[in-house]
Parts: sequence; C-alpha cells; structure tokens
Amino acid sequence: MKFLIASDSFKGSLTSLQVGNIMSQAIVEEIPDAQVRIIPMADGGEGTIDAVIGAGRGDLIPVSVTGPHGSKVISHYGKLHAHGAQPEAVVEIANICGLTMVDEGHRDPLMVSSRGLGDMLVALLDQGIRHVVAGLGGSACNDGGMGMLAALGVQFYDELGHELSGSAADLLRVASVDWSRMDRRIMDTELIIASDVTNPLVGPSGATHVFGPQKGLLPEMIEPLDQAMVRYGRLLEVGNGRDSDQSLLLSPGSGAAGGLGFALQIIGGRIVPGAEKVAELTGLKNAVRESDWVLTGEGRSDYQTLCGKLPSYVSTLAAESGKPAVLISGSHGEGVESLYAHFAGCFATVNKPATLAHCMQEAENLLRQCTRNVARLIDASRKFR
Ligand SMILES: O=C(O)[C@H](O)CO
Repeated sequence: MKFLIASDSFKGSLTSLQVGNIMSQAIVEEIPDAQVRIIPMADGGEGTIDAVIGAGRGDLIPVSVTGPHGSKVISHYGKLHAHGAQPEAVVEIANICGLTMVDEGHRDPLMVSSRGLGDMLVALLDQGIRHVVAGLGGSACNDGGMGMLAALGVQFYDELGHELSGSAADLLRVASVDWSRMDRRIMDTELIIASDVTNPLVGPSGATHVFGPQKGLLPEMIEPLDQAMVRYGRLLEVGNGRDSDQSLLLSPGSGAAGGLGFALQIIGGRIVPGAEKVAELTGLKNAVRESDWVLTGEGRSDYQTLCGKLPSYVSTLAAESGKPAVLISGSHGEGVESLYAHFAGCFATVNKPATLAHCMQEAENLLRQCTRNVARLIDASRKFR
C-alpha cells in the first residue's frame, strides 16, 4: 500500500518534516510493507522555504535583513535551480518578521515593521533575480507593508513633513507618500504572492481585526488601526492611479501578513493561494496520483480549515484523483464537522482533557499513537474487505 504524507506543521510544536517522519514511522510500525512518501508542506507561512528546498528544488542562501524590532537578523531565501537562464527565489515573511521570532511577552505589532522583506527584495534584485515567490503568513507585523515599501525607497511623511520609517504606529500618522525614489527594478520583477489566507486588508474580517490580537494588539487599538489602514491604503492606491472601483482594500488575500498582501499587489505582485503554489513547487499533484492513501494534518482544525488552509487543498487534490484523504490534527475546534465531507476521516491527536502546554510537550507521542490507530484501521479495511 502506498501512503503519501503531505502535512502542514503543527505550529509551535512540530515542523511539517517532523510530522511527516513521525506519521511515516507510525504507519510502518503497523503496516511493515507500507511504502511511504513524505512531502512536507506549507501554505505560504512558516515552513514554505523548507518545503520547497526539501523537495530538492534548490539551495538555502543566507541574507542579513532587518528583523521585527529593527535589529539585523540572518534570514534565508530559497534559490531555485533555474529552468533555462532565469534564477528564481522563494522568500518567506515568517523567517524575516515571524510571530515566533518575537517572545510572547514582547508582542506589540505597533512597533513591528515589515522592512526586512524589503531588504530581502533589494538583496535579490542586486543578485539579478527577477522571479520571486513571496510566502506570506505567520508574521508579527501589521504595518500594511509600509516598512517593506520604505526599504524599497518609497518615502512616507507625516502632516509636518517628517519622514516615517514604516511601522504600524506610523500608519496612524502617515499623510503623504513619495514614490519617486522607489527601486524601479521591482517593477520588472515577476512577484508571486503565496498567501496563507483570503482575508481582506480592512474591515471586520481584515488583517487588523482578525490577526492583530494574536500579534499582541490591544483591543482598544484595533478600530483606530483599521481606520488608519483604510486611509493608508487609499493613499497608496490614489498615488498609483487606482480608482476606487479597482480598490484592493477588500480583495481576497490583501490582509495576508498584516497587509503585505496588499502592498505587494500595489507594486505589481500577483496573489495566489499559498498551498497551491507550494504544491506546484513540490510536485504534490503527481505524488497524490501515485498514492493509495493521502494523510495530511495541521495543529488545529476548525471551520477555518476550509478557507484555503493546506489540509483542505490536499483533500481537493485527493478527491480529484479519487484517493481517500485522512486528516490528523493536533486538536479540533468549532465547526470541525464541516470537514467530514472532505475527508475519509478526521482525527485529533489529543486523547484526554489536558493543558495546551502538556499537548505541546507530548505532541510527538500523541501524533504517533493517533497515526498508529489510523494505520490499523486502514490495514483492517484492506484485510476484511
Ligand atoms: O501573518 C499573518 O498575519 C497571518 O498568518 C495571515 O497571513
């Protein structure tokens, strides 16, 4: 029997490669003659570069960039083996300005800037790279991409003409924008935005309202920052000659990574579902076709899983190829029943009431036990058929 494991990471406890290895060992423990292939997956957020590099598509190149709080950090991009003469790079906001890079006690998106992504883009342009996949998701920023644009040479000013460096706090002050010094090389660059979500930039389901709180935004700052984001967004659109009927403020994915989805589109980027892009780069479709069973997973599954998260994309690919897909999640949340129609089975590794800390600590063991049970069931279905 051929198994394919294409899981997301279990955020905060296991990377997608670790999940793959644990599930694989558990399957072989129960079905010794199983053939298991692992394709670690991601959706544009954390693990995107690892997934692509892990599939043998290129090399990791270190670059020094501005980190979430202004000091330099060493980040990486994936340099893909070129087809023809055109080098291509995969970058990931999660390893430039990622939420996991900021200690929980120090999370304050008002003080965080996406400048590091701009530094990374400039480094790629300097190296002659004109094809970039930008993975968005798992970020600590909520600055509408202002820091990233500033690093590319766009200048932002307050009412009194003071130049702003680009952070969410500056969104509250920005009054004008000067595009004249922007690095024009970015306009000749193919920019694919691999987004982990379909949320818009602003409004109740926008970046600030939905992702601000998990980044440490205080409840009283949500509405003022969302309003500031509307003003900033329109300022950029007007400066780019974009009419209000072509506005991107409410378009799907603009709210990814605190509004980087919006800013990257403003400078010519094309937004695509992150899971789909990673699947294309890792050859997932073929691997699904060649398997008998597809196992996928994520840290927590709920009604949002169907909004473009990786497991739902994997289940779609499996259905297209007529293969059964099984979802193994760290835990289940509200509305998980909506997933039942998409999977042959949905399982949660948590097997008794326990604290989050305990579940994280025991993640490996819990995943192994749960996968063994799934494998036993699959094996039995073969034997008793
Ligand atoms: O980074 C974030 O803000 C979320 O993952 C949504 O993209």
